[in-house]
Amino acid sequence: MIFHRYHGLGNDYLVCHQSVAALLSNEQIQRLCDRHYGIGSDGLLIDHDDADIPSLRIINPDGSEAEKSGNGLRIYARYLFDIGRVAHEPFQVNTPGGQVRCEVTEGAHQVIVDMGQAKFSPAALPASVEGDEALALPLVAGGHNLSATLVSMGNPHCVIRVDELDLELVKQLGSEIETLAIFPKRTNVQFVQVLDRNNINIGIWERGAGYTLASGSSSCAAASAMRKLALVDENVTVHMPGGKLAISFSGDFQVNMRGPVQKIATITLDNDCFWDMTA
Ligand SMILES: N[C@H](CCC[C@H](N)C(=O)O)C(=O)O
Repeated sequence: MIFHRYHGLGNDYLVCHQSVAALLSNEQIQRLCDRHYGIGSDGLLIDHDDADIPSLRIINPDGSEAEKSGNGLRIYARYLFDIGRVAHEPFQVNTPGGQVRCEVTEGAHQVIVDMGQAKFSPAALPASVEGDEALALPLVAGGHNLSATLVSMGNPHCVIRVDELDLELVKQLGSEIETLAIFPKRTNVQFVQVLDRNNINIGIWERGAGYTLASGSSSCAAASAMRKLALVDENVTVHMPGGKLAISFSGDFQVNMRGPVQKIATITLDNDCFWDMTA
């Protein structure tokens, strides 16, 4: 079985064709993503090419399925370019969280994705919170009093503004916030420090993946939340431990994301990887 390993700012994914994924149980996909017993990855991207528009499924390392992934979409777009399915023209990709427009720029190391519209209705995440918006939702986690802005990019995000970003606090509180009862499908979590009207610094705890070095949909959600709070302008650079993404807004919170993708390896998996797993 062939897997293609890419990363976007250190948020790494394995890509495979649907015919390969069909041979794997959910437990085997989790094993694939394990950094000691498998290849290691922040998730698996499954290429469904049986429709006239390329379709992407995103499986988190815990086996859960995500509606959208920003770094995953940039990686998938580059994968389609590498296998010759697309060139430099813009093209549509279907995800469970909606159809998006992708473009692989000259040199193939930068990819642009129109990530769709940021939505602020708690029901869009979903979150069991009253009202049409939750822009300053009081939350308590680990004894800390927090204020959250809820955003959907097709996948759910709980964005928490802080004066000073502390990545250890992200790792300490992320799991508790991810699994709060108000999030029936759990949530991605971002802690955000606004540096100025065109730069924010974020720490990320991903639903189903934990702490990651970068996240495209998290970058879009965090920038959208800060724009909704009138704290940033229409062009925002999102700084993360793995690097930075360029986010820009048009219309009613239509979000555009531009950032790098690198291919790491093409890997042939040995079936012995699953030898110790029950049949
Ligand atoms: N774990 C996320 C999906 C991947 C998001 C992240 N890797 C990105 O680049 O957007 C979720 O369950 O919604």
